[in-house]
Amino acid sequence: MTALEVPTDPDGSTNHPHATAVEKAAVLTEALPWLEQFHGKTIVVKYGGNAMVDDELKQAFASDIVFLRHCGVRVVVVHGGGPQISDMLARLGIDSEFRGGLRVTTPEAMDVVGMVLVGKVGRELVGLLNAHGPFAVGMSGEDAGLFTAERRTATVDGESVDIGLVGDVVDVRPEAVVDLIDAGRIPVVSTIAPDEDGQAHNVNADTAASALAVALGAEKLVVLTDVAGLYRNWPESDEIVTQIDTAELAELLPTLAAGMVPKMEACLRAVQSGVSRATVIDGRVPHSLLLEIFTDEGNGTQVIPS
Ligand SMILES: Nc1ncnc2c1ncn2[C@@H]1O[C@H](COP(=O)(O)OP(=O)(O)O)[C@@H](O)[C@H]1O
Ligand SMILES: CC(=O)N[C@@H](CCC(=O)OP(=O)(O)O)C(=O)O
Repeated sequence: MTALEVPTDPDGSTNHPHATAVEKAAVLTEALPWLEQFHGKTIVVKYGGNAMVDDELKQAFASDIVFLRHCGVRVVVVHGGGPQISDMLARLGIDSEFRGGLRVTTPEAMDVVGMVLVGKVGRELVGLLNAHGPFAVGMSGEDAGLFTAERRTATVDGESVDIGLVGDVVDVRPEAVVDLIDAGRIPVVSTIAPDEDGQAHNVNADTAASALAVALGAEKLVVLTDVAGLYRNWPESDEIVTQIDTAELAELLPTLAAGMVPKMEACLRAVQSGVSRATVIDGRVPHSLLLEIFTDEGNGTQVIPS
């Protein structure tokens, strides 16, 4: 018997008193190569608004992030909040629609986007993380010149359409994020970004997480969402694409339905720009982040270089 084989009784049953302990030890030792791989490396985790389902799940997410930090991973959180913004806009009686997976953002809606992302969702995450110790510091793309945005359009049926104050990240100054990580903190980034003239823009959180991962030279981008990964023929089939390279993904991208477009585009851009892996995982599964980083089992959809 090797050290980590589960001992059995002579009748073959696994009721041996050491069986549970050995199983637990096997889980811990399985993490060792991953700890070795990610210690001292940067991982950007994008936490989607759709994965912030309930308090228990949010607390599990926060404890996973703190766990990573204690394992010596340089972890950065970029959060979304699409459903939370939609709720607040509805409460205020402000119309909102998505085109090509991006929110049409009027100046009036932009105020609400800023309030909800920076003032509500970001604050809540900082609070959940800091229940474990004084780690998290919230910031937005407006802080210390983190992001500069340029107004962008959406692509709908091959046509470019105006969607208001929506930006793409054209410049990243990651120094403040690096300073925070160096000081042992966990930056929590809300994705509002000013353009050259200081006008705030609404940036899709997947897009911003990707740009930040590239600027930080991150080892990995992990995107938590509300599906098990990228479905091959969504919504007809529930077959998950477990691994896809950048060439295949670039071909698939124009065929994808709106919700997944910014997400897969973000993964594609990250891996094309030097991030080793980008993974979309199911944020509704408690501790899916820890399982993704520290176990041998693949989880969700992994984008790799071609
Ligand atoms: N091919 C696909 N595979 C998986 N989900 C898809 C696909 N196409 C569209 N979707 C939709 O995209 C949604 C995820 O995107 P989004 O709602 O923006 O999530 P998040 O808030 O995590 O950023 C899924 O819930 C699903 O409805
Ligand atoms: C331009 C655009 O669409 N911005 C998003 C920003 C929030 C976001 O991306 O949140 P999720 O990750 O939860 O979808 C929005 O207004 O909903």
